[in-house]
Amino acid sequence: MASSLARRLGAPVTAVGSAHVSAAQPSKTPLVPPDDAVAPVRHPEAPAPGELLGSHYAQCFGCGGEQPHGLHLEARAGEGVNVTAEFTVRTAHQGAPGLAHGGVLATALDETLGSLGWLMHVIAVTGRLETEFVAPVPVDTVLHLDARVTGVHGRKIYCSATGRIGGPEGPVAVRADAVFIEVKVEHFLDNGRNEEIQAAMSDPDQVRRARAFEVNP
Ligand SMILES: CCCCCCCCCCCCCCCC(=O)SCCNC(=O)CCNC(=O)[C@H](O)C(C)(C)COP(=O)(O)OP(=O)(O)OC[C@H]1O[C@@H](n2cnc3c(N)ncnc32)[C@H](O)[C@@H]1OP(=O)(O)O
Repeated sequence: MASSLARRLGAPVTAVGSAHVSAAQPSKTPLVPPDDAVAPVRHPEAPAPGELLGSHYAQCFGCGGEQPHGLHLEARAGEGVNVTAEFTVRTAHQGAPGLAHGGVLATALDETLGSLGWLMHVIAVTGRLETEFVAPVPVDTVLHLDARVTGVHGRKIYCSATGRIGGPEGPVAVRADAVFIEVKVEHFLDNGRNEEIQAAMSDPDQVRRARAFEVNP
């Protein structure tokens, strides 16, 4: 049977869906895996340890190479279900004079955590993200990020990240715990704005990247 992405190729996207938008209750999902969570499994075709993961979408604010306003984060595969990344704080990222904005740091953590999906061949979006700002981060600092999956429970992927300054073994300046939720490619096709979806689907590189996630044996 044709893949869902293949079925959608060439078919105009007619509406922005709202399947996931509801009068949701505040999430009660804890940020630590439950006792019956399972260990994450590194996909046999996951990028090799040390390999650059690349951007999942060229216009992504976190990792997109064609996004002029973005963070241009580049993550590398770790040996397990973990990734590392570096993010340099620029003047455009300030909150207070000479210091990084906390929301920008949270985005860097979120993006690093988001790239863990490459290693499991799972598409997942952030459900909950809790950040802790341990120390101020000055402009020009290189933040050394490290993220790992701590457990999987159904579609819920529990993960944590740290951002260190002064080197990969330096003191922790920021950290985060998160729950990502596995979704299918339809999540984006049904909810994204038509203009960008059509452009993405016309880009063979983008389609190849999305297809890489559709087979998850
Ligand atoms: C051509 C195009 C190609 C594109 C190729 C892109 C490829 C790769 C993209 C990667 C991108 C990453 C980029 C960086 C990370 C973001 O920035 S992602 C963007 C920010 N996040 C979002 O926009 C998510 C918005 N929220 C939603 O869409 C929906 O609420 C969700 C998360 C999909 C969940 O909705 P749902 O599928 O209806 O979930 P539901 O069945 O109710 O719940 C399933 C389970 O998850 C739990 N859960 C649901 N919501 C939450 C929540 N918010 N918190 C905690 N737990 C939750 C439920 O309690 C339930 O648990 P169990 O009962 O099974 O124990």
